[in-house]
Amino acid sequence: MTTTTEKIKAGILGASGYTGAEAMRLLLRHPNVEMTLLTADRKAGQPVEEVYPHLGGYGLPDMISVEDADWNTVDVVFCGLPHGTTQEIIATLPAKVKVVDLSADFRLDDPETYAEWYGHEHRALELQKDAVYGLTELYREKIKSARLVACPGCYPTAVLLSLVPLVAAGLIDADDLVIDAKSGITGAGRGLKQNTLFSEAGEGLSPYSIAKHRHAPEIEQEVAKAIGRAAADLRVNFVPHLIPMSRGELITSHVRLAKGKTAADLRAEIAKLYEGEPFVRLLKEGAVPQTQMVRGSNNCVINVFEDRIPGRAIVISAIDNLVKGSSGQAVQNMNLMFGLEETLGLEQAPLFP
Ligand SMILES: NC(=O)C1=CN([C@@H]2O[C@H](COP(=O)(O)OP(=O)(O)OC[C@H]3O[C@@H](n4cnc5c(N)ncnc54)[C@H](OP(=O)(O)O)[C@@H]3O)[C@@H](O)[C@H]2O)C=CC1
Ligand SMILES: CC(=O)N[C@@H](CCC(=O)OP(=O)(O)O)C(=O)O
Repeated sequence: MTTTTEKIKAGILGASGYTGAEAMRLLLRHPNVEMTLLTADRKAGQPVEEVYPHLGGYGLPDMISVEDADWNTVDVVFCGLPHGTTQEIIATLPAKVKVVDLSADFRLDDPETYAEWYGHEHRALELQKDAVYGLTELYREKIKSARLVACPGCYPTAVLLSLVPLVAAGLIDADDLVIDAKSGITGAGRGLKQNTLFSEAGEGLSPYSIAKHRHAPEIEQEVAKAIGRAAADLRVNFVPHLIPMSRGELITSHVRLAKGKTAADLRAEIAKLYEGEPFVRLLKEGAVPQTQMVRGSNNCVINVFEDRIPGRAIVISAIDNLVKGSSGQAVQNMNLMFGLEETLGLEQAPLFP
């Protein structure tokens, strides 16, 4: 634990990736944090300004390889690493170093589900047992005392913030969730992938991983927990789409209302749960959530609309995948883990236009 004069020393593993860059951008404005360690893989050895010119001139350390890291120089590490990599690297860290993981390595409670969706046996089950799911608004108290926080995937973040309060209150049917999700291209990471090239992703809209995306079991796990059911007994319909914009995520969920309930009841529940929350906001009745409302901020905006089909409603939420969907909520969680004001480093308003 730090004092007010002593800064938290933070390491960013995977600093040359998109979430790493966003973590650096946010932490540069954090009054209680100094970045002492930045790692990269192929870009190890490069100064930050070579990898990210927009972050030049801030005095950040050069990127080094994980093998060369001195873990005594950090109190906390943010892991913006590919799936499967974090679990190997952090298993070697001294226990005093706290971990905020942005990858999917520690999100799933059930090792079999993990192996089924990520294609290999989990290699750090001891650590996994103590990991806390990092959806801040729902797990705040547990996060405060956690050593390892597993930040949710970007899609699950926006889905769960909007739907969990409704299933938990019995206002909608957990067995009839139809989730239409759309993400900007940075959601796929900075690694060169053909489908994220401007020439191939621009001016088009592509559904992918239809009914077989690895975020479906993550969503099922958390929805099931909210209603005291086994994840294996619950199935959601989840279809993600790649949108030609750099960042942002929009979720449109089609839901069945519990008998006698209306869209107004759903709005009232969301308003009640998130009253006083710094980053989650129910919009005024009829106002349409848009990615343009949250760009560059840690905010999540939500609204509920009546469907023309009786007994159904439409719930829409929007986040910035690189902020609330990853590095922003990671900083929010780090603040809690170190007993700091939750909003530190995250107060910036959205960027518009
Ligand atoms: N992008 C997003 O919107 C979100 C991403 N996430 C998750 O966060 C994690 C990071 O994502 P993102 O930043 O987009 O990914 P990127 O592909 O942009 O970056 C990956 C980073 O990991 C480094 N790296 C790659 N392989 C290794 C290795 N074997 N050992 C050490 N370092 C390695 C890369 O280094 P180098 O550049 O030198 O190769 C780079 O710094 C992923 O698990 C992702 O799924 C979670 C929520 C949202
Ligand atoms: C557009 C795009 O490709 N998005 C990524 C999700 C990124 C993310 O949040 O998820 P993880 O941390 O679980 O990787 C995908 O669909 O795999």
